This record gives sequence, C-alpha cells and structure tokens, in this order.
Amino acid sequence: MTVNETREEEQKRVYQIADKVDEKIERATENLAKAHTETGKIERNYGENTKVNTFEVDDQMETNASVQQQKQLVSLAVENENILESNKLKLENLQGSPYFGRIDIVEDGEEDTLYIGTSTLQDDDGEFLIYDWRAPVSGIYYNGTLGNVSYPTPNGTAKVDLKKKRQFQIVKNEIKNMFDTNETVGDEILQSVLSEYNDEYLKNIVATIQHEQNTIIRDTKSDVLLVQGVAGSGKTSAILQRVAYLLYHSRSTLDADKIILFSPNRLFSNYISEVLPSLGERNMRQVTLNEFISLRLTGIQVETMFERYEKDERNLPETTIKIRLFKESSDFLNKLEEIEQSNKDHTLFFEDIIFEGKPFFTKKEISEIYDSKNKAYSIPDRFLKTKNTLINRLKKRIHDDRDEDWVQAEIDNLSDEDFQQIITDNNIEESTNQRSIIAEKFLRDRYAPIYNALINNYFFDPYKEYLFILNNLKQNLVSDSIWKTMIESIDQNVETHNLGLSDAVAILYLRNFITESGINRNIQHIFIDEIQDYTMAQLQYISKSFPNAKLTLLGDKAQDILTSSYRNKDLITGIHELFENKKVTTITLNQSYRSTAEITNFAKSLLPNGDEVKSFSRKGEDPVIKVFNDEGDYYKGLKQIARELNQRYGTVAILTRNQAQAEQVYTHFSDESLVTLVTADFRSIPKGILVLPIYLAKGLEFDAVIGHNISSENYPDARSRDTLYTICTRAMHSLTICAEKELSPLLNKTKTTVS
Ligand SMILES: Nc1ncnc2c1ncn2[C@@H]1O[C@H](COP(=O)(O)OP(=O)(O)OP(=O)(O)O)[C@@H](O)[C@H]1O
Repeated sequence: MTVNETREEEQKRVYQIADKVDEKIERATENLAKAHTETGKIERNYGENTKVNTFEVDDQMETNASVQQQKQLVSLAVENENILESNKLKLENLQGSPYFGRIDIVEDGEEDTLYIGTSTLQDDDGEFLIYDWRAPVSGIYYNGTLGNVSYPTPNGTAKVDLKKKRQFQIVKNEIKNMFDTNETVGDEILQSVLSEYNDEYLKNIVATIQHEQNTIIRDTKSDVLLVQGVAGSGKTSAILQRVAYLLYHSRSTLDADKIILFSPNRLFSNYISEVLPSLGERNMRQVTLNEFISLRLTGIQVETMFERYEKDERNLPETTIKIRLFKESSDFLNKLEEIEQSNKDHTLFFEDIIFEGKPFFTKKEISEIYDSKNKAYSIPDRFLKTKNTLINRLKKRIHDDRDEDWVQAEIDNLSDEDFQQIITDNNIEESTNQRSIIAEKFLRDRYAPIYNALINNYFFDPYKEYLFILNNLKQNLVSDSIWKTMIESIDQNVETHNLGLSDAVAILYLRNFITESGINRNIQHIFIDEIQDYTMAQLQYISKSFPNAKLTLLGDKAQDILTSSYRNKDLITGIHELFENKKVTTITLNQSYRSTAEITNFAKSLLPNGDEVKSFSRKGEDPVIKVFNDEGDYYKGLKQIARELNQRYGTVAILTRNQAQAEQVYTHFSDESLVTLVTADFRSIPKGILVLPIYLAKGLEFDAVIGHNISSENYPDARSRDTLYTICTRAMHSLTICAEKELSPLLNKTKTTVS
C-alpha cells in the first residue's frame, strides 16, 4: 500500500469511529435524561415519605425503615446518574480527535492492531475500537521500540512483538499528521504541539508522553517517588497524568478524594484545573501549604512563604538564618519529641474548658488528672488517659444532672411533638424510664460543646508547651540571650494571634505527637509540586499526617526562589535521609519542553551545572537584552517593548523580584488598559500584559516574558541566580531582559548581544 492509500484507509477509519462516538453520545444523552427523570421521581417520593406523620408511635418503626430505604434509593439513583454523566464526558472528549496512536503487535502468534485514545471505546459486541491510554498494553506505545517488548498484566508479564507504531494528529476528525516511528513519540508531533500559543489552562499530554515521563506516570511500586526535573520538563504535566493513571489503575479502591496535591499558589490551581476533566476524571483535592497549616491552627494568622520572602528581601540577619535552618530540620522536630518524653515530671500546659461563660473543667483539675496518671506511660498515653477521664466525668455529670430540677423543668416545657420527635430520632423504646433517657439525651445535646472541646483537645495549649520546650532545648547555634529573645518574640506573636511558618509547623507536629490527632489515614496519595520550597520539617509533618499515603515529590533545585537566600541543602540527600525506611525512587528529567531552544540555552547558561539541561529542538528568536541609561529611559523602553510584544503574543508577563517592584512597574503603566497587576489573591490569569512577582508565576508559563530590571544592583550575585533562572524559564516563545544602567553579572556567561 502506498503512503497515500494508507492515509486514506486511516482517514476512513477515523470517520467510522467518529460516527460511532456520535452515536454513543446520542445514546448516552438519552440514558442520562432518563436517569435524571428517574432520580427526580425517587427524590420526590423520598420527600413525601419523610413527611409521614411520626406522631403516632406505632408508625415510627415502619417509617424509619421506609425512610432508610428511600434514602438508599436516592443515593443509588444519584450514583447511577453520575456514572452515566462521566461516561458521556469521556465520549465527548473523544469527539473530533478519537485517538492519537496505533500499535500493531503479534501476541502468541496472533496479529492485532490497537488504537489508543484518552478513553476506551467498545463496539456493541465488545470489540475494542479504542484502548484507553492507561491500559497495560498501551504502555508499549510510550515505552517500547519496535521488536520484542513486554508489558505487565494482572497475570504476569506479557511478551509481544511490536511491529508498528503510528502517531496521529487528528483535528475535527481530519488527520493532520501521521507518522510511523520507532521512538517513544517522535519530534514532529511534539514540535507542533509545543509551538502553540499559551492557553489559560495547562493541557493534557497523553498523545506525546515521553519515555521518562511515562516512568513517573506509571510507577505503582515506590513509597516515595522523587522527581528532580529541570524547568519545563513536564513535572506538573506528569503529576496530572499520573493522577489520571492511578485513578484508572486502582479504580476499585481509589477515588479523587483520596488524593491531595500541594500546589504553590491559587493561580496554579486554576491553571491545572482542566487537565483531569479533559481525560474524563475528577480533579483531586488541592491545597497550598499555607492553607493546610492555617486550617489546622484556627484563629492564628500564619505567615505565608511569600510574606516571609518579601521580609527576607528587606533584612535577613545571620542569627535568624541559623535559627530558621535549625527549625526547618527534621532534627528539630525529633528534638521536640525527645525533650517532651524526657520531662516526665513536667505537667503539660492545659486550658480551662469554658461552658456558658464559666469554667466547666478548670486547668487545675485537668492538670491534677494528668499528674495522677502513671509516669511510666508515654506522654501521648498519659494525655489520652486524661482525656478519657474527662469524658467519663462529663458522662457522669450528665447522668447525675438528669434528675436536677432545671433539667426536669426543661423537659416539662417540651411540646408533645418535640417530645415524640426525640423518641423517634433516638429510637427510644417505650419504658418506665423514658423520661430519664430523654433527660440524658437533652443534657448530651446541651453539653455537646464540652464534648467537642474534649474530643478536639481544646483543653491542651500547644503554644505554651512549645515555648516550654524551646526554653528547655540546649542549643549552641546562637547566644542564650538571642535564643531567649526569639522565644519571647514567639510568645508576643501568639498573644497577637500571629505565627512564623517554621514555628507553626513545629507546633502542629508537637500537638499531633502529644494528642495523637491530626492524622488522616484515608488519603492514599500525596503529590507535592515545587518540592524545593519545602523544608524537611514540613515534609516530616506532612508524611506523619498522612501515614498511608504514597508520596510523589517533584521539583527543581535550580528554581529555589523562596529559600535560596539562606538555604543550601541538597534536597535529594535530605529526602533520602528522611525516608530511609521507605522505598524511595529518584527520577531525573533533563529535557526541557516549554521554551524554544534559544531560550532554554540562554537560561541554562546561568546555571553552574547548566549542561545537564537539554533544550528541545524548537527554533525561535534569540533572547534580547536591553540596557537603559536612566530610569526615565528605562520605563519608556519597557513600555514600548511590552506593547510591541503584545501585538504578537496573547500573554506578555513582566516578571519582577518582589511585589514592591511589580507595583512600581505597574504605576508606570497606569495609562494602559491592557495591563494587569497580578497579586496573590488572583484566581486566574487574564490575557494581555501582566506584571507580577516571580514567586506568583511559579509553575506557570507565558508566550513572552520580560525580566524586569536585571541590573547589577537588583541581581548582584549568585543568591539571585535561581530567581533569574526561574524568570527566564517561564517564557515559551520570547524572552527579553531589561536592565537599568548596568547589567547583572549573572548574565556574563550568556551569549546574546546587549543593546
Ligand atoms: N510530553 C509532552 N508533550 C507535550 N507537551 C509537553 C510534554 N511535556 C511537557 N510539555 C509541555 O511543556 C510545558 C512545561 O511543562 P510543565 O509545566 O509540566 O513542566 P514543569 O517541569 O512543571 O515546569 P516548571 O518546573 O518550569 O514549572 C507545558 O506547556 C507542557 O504542556
């Protein structure tokens, strides 16, 4: 068959499959409409049944059973509707571009041709028209070169002869490109995908996943999967593809609610929000580290990483660095535990439990209970025993108070209907002591806030406990007086409901340790993007909070913007040490995909080990460096460059070192309506000219980037390297560096003409 005939044949098949997809969508729409009507009917029925008169005691049991049954029917109907809706979404995702790959294999002497797309499509007789890209056999498409290859199946490894691998680019059901290849996924299609202009949302990369990325996506063996990947190497893309893969691979036990992604900021959360739905999956839960911490320390304002970075930019004394580095180590958290355990005679710091304005349990009473517990027990055990004693005392109080006059008076005041309702709701059988049982129930409701306070350990004061430990910690990093001043300043901060980031993590860790709370065993996977921003203490805290979760940690040591001013830790070694008892797999990604070869080559020349970074062979214009003589010229030039770029590109980002500089730039653009100053509160990125500090642009990409004032004053030495590198690597197609007066010495090695 000639090339043209082959293409014709393939095109014919695309049309056939497209018709099948349309037909299935039509059917799915009908089924969904039917299911929706059915759910409506059941819901209405349920509404009527719950209104059944519960006043007549004889009817109560029957009503309860019937309500339960109706409830179940409603939830089944809703679940059925959800499944139908998700199937329809998957079919819709196949519309216009039903598949992107084909493999021809010989297995056990039998020839087979398989087409690969974002989800499975079967004929009415069960024949597979499209294989899901996550199916075990589809792994061959991404991994194998032609010849003898294998893939894992539930029954062991299957061996096949891979005869052909074909890639398609199908748009609106027309084949735009078609290649036979021996590689993972050849350059041509990748070239064309990467040349596209920036979109508001990150796209899925199923059609062009590369070999190394595939290893990350399909790993199911590691406890900790650590990825060191250069800028633009597809770490974030790999996370999302991996989530989709895991949801498919473990579909009977895993759902999106059991996966959490720690993301760098809210803009990023929005930016990645479309990938999973485009693959027919629900998004996982997302949280920033600060949200995670703040949620657990209600009423306290915890300093954000960005606020701290801004403060560090202004002033970062040597002693602060020493103390901070210590507090960020896993060693520090272990010391907190050790000191706690070794102070057997110390009474934990407790708080009164206040009820209706008065102490219900005083801290003195709680301390006495704690002190009475056998000191041979561990601190968490003594704490738990104290808590149990308090709960028992509360129960006894409920029992004792039930005959009190005020309680009886409250019951007398109940209407017959309310009285009956309590009986029904609590399944209280008719008996002589019905009134006492109701009194107890009434008291349980009344004292529920106390019970909650006990369950949530509100009677323990982790802040004072932390200060106590710091006071008892022997350190030789700084002088005693500096250490004391540091403790006093935490104390004052707590008084005003403020906390530094590393103290917040330490307090949470300590509280979890003593109260054995704050642990979520349901979460099966934790993903952390931009891992270079995290400290070992934070990682230790997160991993203890989710003991059953596997960790996928992705980052780039060269993009260490937020902590490079004081930290010089080898992250990979640190993580291996922290998780020494777990199976840690490290994968390195050196190929950068985001930027043109010119931009990547320019950016990598900033790095001491830049040779490791491999640029992708996509051609573009050389980065431009512009140096201006004074401030007036500078802003005139900057505005002109931004305007010119904006004529050619959808998004032009002017990236600055910090918020103050972003604001300063923005004031010079106040006459331009197309310019937006992006702040930490933004949820999405508009088109046009954007001005933002680099830390808010973490993980994002723009068509054109302008590095603001990369001068010798603003970027004087190696400590600014990571920031500058990150700025340059946000650019997909165009990079311009602007500087006032003298260019930063960091750019000495770059091979671009300065004008
Ligand atoms: N296999 C691939 N096929 C197509 N596009 C890809 C592939 N891998 C990466 N890309 C594209 O490269 C760009 C960078 O990817 P991504 O943001 O995932 O990289 P990253 O490693 O997280 O980057 P950074 O650390 O710089 O934020 C994105 O536009 C992504 O779509």
